[in-house]
Amino acid sequence: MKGRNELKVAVLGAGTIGGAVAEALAPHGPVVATRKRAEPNPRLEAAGVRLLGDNGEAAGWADLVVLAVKPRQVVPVLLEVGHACAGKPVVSFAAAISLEILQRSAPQARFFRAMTNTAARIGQAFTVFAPGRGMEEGDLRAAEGLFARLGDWQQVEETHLDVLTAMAGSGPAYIYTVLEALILGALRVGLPRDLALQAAAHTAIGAAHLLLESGEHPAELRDQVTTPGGVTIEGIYELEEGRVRTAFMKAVCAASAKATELAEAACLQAEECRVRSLQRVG
Ligand SMILES: NC(=O)C1=CN([C@@H]2O[C@H](COP(=O)(O)OP(=O)(O)OC[C@H]3O[C@@H](n4cnc5c(N)ncnc54)[C@H](OP(=O)(O)O)[C@@H]3O)[C@@H](O)[C@H]2O)C=CC1
Ligand SMILES: O=C(O)[C@@H]1CCC=N1
Repeated sequence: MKGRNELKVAVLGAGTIGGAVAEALAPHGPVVATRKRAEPNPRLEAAGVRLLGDNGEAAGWADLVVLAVKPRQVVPVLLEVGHACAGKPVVSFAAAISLEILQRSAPQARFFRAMTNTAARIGQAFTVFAPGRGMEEGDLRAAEGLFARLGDWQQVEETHLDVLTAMAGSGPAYIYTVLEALILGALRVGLPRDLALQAAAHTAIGAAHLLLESGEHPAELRDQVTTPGGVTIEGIYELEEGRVRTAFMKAVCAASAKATELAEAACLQAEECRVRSLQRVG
């Protein structure tokens, strides 16, 4: 494989995540992208991304293919473009679609299964990935170069990907729920809207940085804020009455269970697609 700067990248499915990936990569090398509806996209075009109407043409042109369609579209798209991905690394960002399904749908390609989040749009995502079978020299470097454009990244065992989808992939939605609630609380007491938003967002950023940089457990850091008989403990007491920690634990468990359910449905769908394509050939 060539170094990342010379790689031609095709993003199949330039929606929320595919569009973010295409925008992040375009300043550093040639990128084409596809969508279902062939409509102009001023934002992607301004970023230097060339839009193509045909997945096969895009994949055939590229050195590295990124798959960012919805999970249900992954198998049909791979059956459509498998031949054009032959001998190439393909990075799939689809939730719940296992390396086994990816590899069975396009056996000639070499797959990475990855999960990122919407902060990829500003290069602040946390991306996790697992490589599949038969990687060639340079594949890992090329994929890591791509993930680095999106933010921090880490290689993990594939068995962790469903729960990481529920935690790091879905995570921004939980954090926004918390931030929105903090803002609403401050509005209720009368803080101006903009000040409430700035205070909530910067407090979250600072708390996350301190957690990573101090190496201390969240419980220790929380204790440092909580003055005996002070202000914070009144807020914490209300949160505990609202069983907030249980609610968040249940959220991650429920989302993780849904990822497993989607994975099972994807196996059935892959088998149906395979049978239909064999019938067409026969
Ligand atoms: N949203 C998120 O926070 C995250 C999502 N993911 C995963 O990323 C994937 C995409 O999700 P998301 O970006 O939210 O979804 P979007 O609906 O925003 O994007 C999907 C894109 O795929 C395009 N598309 C549909 N069918 C085809 C096709 N046959 N060929 C080419 N393009 C096609 C759609 O085109 P059109 O715009 O014309 O409809 C759309 O642009 C999913 O698998 C999801 O699990 C991963 C991490 C986080
Ligand atoms: O909700 C979803 O299915 C996708 C996967 C992670 C974030 N969004």
